Amino acid sequence: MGRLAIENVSVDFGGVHALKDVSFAFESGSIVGLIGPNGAGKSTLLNCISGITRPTAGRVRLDEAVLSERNASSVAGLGIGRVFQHPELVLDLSVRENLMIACHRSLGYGLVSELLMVPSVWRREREAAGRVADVLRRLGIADSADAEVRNLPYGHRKLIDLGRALLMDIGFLLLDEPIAGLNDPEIAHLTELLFELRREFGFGILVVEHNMPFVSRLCERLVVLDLGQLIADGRPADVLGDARVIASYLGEAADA
Ligand SMILES: Nc1ncnc2c1ncn2[C@@H]1O[C@H](COP(=O)(O)OP(=O)(O)OP(=O)(O)O)[C@@H](O)[C@H]1O
Repeated sequence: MGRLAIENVSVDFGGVHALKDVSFAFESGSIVGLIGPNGAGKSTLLNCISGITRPTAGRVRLDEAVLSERNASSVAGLGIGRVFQHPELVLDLSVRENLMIACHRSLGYGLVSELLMVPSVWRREREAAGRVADVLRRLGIADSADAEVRNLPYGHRKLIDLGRALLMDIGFLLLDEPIAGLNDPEIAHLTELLFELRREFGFGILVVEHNMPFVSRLCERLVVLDLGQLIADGRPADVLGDARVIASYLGEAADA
C-alpha cells in the first residue's frame, strides 16, 4: 500500500501560472481521473509527480519520500510508472525486444558483469525473459511478440508502452490520454485490462483523459482542474453534475 500526495503544488512558467496551490491525495489501489479543459494544467501536474517539472511551491510525496526533490529516473525507481500519450518505441525491434530493453533498464546490472556474462547475469536474463513473456500474455499480445513494432497498429503500440511500465514493479501508474487514437473495441479491452491489472497488482492509477464515458466507467473519483486550480474532487456522478465543472469544461467538451 502507498499514498501519493500532491501538497499545495504551484508551477509558474514565467508569467503563466500553470498550477495554483493544488492539493489532493490518493492511495494505491484506487483509480482517479484528472480532467479539465485544454491548458488547465493536467500534464504539468503529471510532470510534477514524475520528477520532470519541479514545483515552484509545494511538494509531491509518496508516503514519506518527497518526489518533487528527485529527478525523473529516481521517481521511476520508487515505482511511479508513466505511460505517455504517444508511445516512444524502437520501431525496428520486435515487441519482445522493446520489452526486454525496459526490463534491462529496471535490472540495471553493471557493464563488467554484463561483459563477462557471469552466471548471475544469465540467471537474470532468464528471469527477464520470463517476466516479459508474462506481461505479453497479460496484455493479450503474446501472438505478436516477434512482430516488428513498425508493422503493428497504434492500439497495439500503446499496449506495449503499458507493458514497459508494468515491468517496473510500480505502485502508481500515470496515464496520459490513454485512449486517444483507439477504436471502441480497443477502448473496451483497455478498460477491462486496467481493472484486471489493478485487481492483481494493487497499484493506484491517475489518468488524464477527455473522454467522459471512459473516465466515468474507469474511475471511482474525479479531480477537476481549471486554469491551474482544483475546482472539484469527488465521485464521477457528483463531479460531472457540478455546475462549475459544466460551465468550465463539459460545455466545451460537449461542443468539441
Ligand atoms: N514548458 C512550458 N513553458 C511555458 N508554459 C507552459 C509549459 N508547459 C505548459 N505551459 C502552459 O501551462 C499551462 C498548462 O498547460 P498543460 O499542458 O499542463 O495543460 P493541460 O491541461 O495538460 O492541457 P491539454 O489538455 O491541452 O493537454 C498552459 O497555459 C500551457 O501553455
